[in-house]
Amino acid sequence: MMSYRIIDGKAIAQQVRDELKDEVARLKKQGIVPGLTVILVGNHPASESYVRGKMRASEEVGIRSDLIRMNEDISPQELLAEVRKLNDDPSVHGILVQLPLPRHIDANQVIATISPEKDVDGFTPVNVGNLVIGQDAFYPCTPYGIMELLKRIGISVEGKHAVVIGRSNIVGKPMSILLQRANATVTMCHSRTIDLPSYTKQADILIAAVGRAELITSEYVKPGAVVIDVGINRREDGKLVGDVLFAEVAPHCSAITPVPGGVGPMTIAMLLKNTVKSAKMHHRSASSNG
Ligand SMILES: NC(=O)C1=CN([C@@H]2O[C@H](COP(=O)(O)OP(=O)(O)OC[C@H]3O[C@@H](n4cnc5c(N)ncnc54)[C@H](OP(=O)(O)O)[C@@H]3O)[C@@H](O)[C@H]2O)C=CC1
Ligand SMILES: Nc1nc(=O)c2c([nH]1)NC[C@@H]1CN(c3ccc(C(=O)N[C@@H](CCC(=O)O)C(=O)O)cc3)C=[N+]21
Ligand SMILES: [Mg+2]
Repeated sequence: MMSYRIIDGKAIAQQVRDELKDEVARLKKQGIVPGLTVILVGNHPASESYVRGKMRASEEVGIRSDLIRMNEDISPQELLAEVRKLNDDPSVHGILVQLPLPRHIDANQVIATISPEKDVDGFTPVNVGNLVIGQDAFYPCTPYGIMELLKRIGISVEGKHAVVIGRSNIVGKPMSILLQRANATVTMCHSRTIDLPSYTKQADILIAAVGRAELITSEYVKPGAVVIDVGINRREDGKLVGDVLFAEVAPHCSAITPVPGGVGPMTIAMLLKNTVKSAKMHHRSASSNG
């Protein structure tokens, strides 16, 4: 038992949004209105709720946001045509296709069709490649938000052992790359890892991006570790919980993110940051091209 800090992602995301609000106001004086378009296929309740959160946050900072709804049974060709149309629309700086997509649509093909310059999720092959080789890119919002959280509360990852559980393209994999770029020593764990706690117990910084409610108990955590809980799970009793059994684990940590109010709000804040960055880049290239 030690004293621990609950990392207030909600408050830090608000800080980021306040900064963006000022920046957007300055851009508007130059005639630039950042624009984000979200494509939502179908009407899965969780996706509906995330998309609402993104639109609300955009409006708050002054980003114009549009939602394109498409039917669950739309053809891949129709969706690709919509993406291409947005690629060609100069008033659109960010394109986000909400995942998951229906099974009959190849998500990788859709993502690869998004112009890398408008890929504010950081999911296209060009942005993933630039992330890996250490170039500037749009970084995936969840890992980017986690790095920003750590930075803003003064936790350095340099030289530390970071253990990431989960290797998805949207969270675990890019998380491991950003941590390496910040000079952490990184271990990746996943569903085939034999004896998961033997690895996680060695983590100075533990990132759980699994999608299993309260999997991580105190036996998985080294005393004094920093624990970042990415998971968003609906428990059987209807409660929203993370991948970490918070009440048990928190007293063993030096710092821990709660669910809700931890990583989730930062994900959205970084989406807005990427959209503003895109608007600035488009403006610059538009003016330099005459
Ligand atoms: N807060 C936020 O902003 C966000 C939250 N999320 C949430 O984060 C969680 C993860 O999301 P996402 O990465 O998309 O999920 P995926 O389902 O795509 O990936 C889950 C990963 O966890 C691994 N895994 C599954 N079970 C175990 C286990 N028992 N032990 C160890 N590893 C395991 C899988 O391994 P394998 O590769 O072998 O299958 C996989 O790599 C979800 O709860 C999601 O809702 C997601 C995005 C943003
Ligand atoms: N193209 C694409 N980009 C994404 O970034 C993307 C996606 N698809 N599909 C789904 C996942 C999930 N995701 C979340 C974002 C915010 C919260 C969030 O704000 N959560 C709140 C609580 C939300 C609630 O109460 O349900 C919190 O943790 O405090 C959660 C999850 C983005 N994703
Ligand atoms: Mg997935």
